Amino acid sequence: MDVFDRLKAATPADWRSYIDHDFVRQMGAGTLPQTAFRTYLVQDYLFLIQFARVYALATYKSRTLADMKAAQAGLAAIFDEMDLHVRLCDRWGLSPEDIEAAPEHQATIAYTRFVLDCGAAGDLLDLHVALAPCVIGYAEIGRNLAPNGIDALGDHPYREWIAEYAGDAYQAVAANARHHLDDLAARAMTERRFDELATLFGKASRLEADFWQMGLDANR
Ligand SMILES: Cc1ncc(CO)c(N)n1
Repeated sequence: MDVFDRLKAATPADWRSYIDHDFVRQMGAGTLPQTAFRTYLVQDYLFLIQFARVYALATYKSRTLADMKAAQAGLAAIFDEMDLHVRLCDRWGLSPEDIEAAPEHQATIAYTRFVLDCGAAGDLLDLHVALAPCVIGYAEIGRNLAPNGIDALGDHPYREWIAEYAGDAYQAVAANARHHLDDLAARAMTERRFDELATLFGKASRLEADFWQMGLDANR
């Protein structure tokens, strides 16, 4: 079991609340209302802006060049991911400036500032554990929503979103993040510290679930 699997195994209810959230199920079934998806996607863009700051903080908290390079790869992946948001929002007549001007929802503030605080108050391992549900979790969700591969999605209404996270490029980013987390834990984690890290991981997973819920609530 790698560290990521251990963290999931330590917080099964939190993890399920995120990975199997109704938003995810409805997206997979293609029944998710557009309003919910749009609200989510605009907030996710704001989320990613804050996550770019998280990776800058990860660079600052790095003691080795290898850790800095991992942070740089995370930042580059965020910018790639934002191209998806820009493309989809453009079809709805929303420019990046429009999205940036949108007010941040409480769920967005709660999650992003939580992760930033984990990094500010803690060390690089705390920061990467708080990031793990995000970067590695979306790869798992993408795979779950495309069980027979991207081509089998046909004209699925959320094909582009699913293809982004199920695609080779994102899967590789997540696999690298997972290896890096293992490597960091081998250097910085004591067994005594594991429970504390699992608590962080569980909280971050719950905040991810709240983020999906924010999208669903917009449709009520
Ligand atoms: C809320 C959220 N979590 C994780 C990711 C993956 O980067 C994302 N784009 N948004």
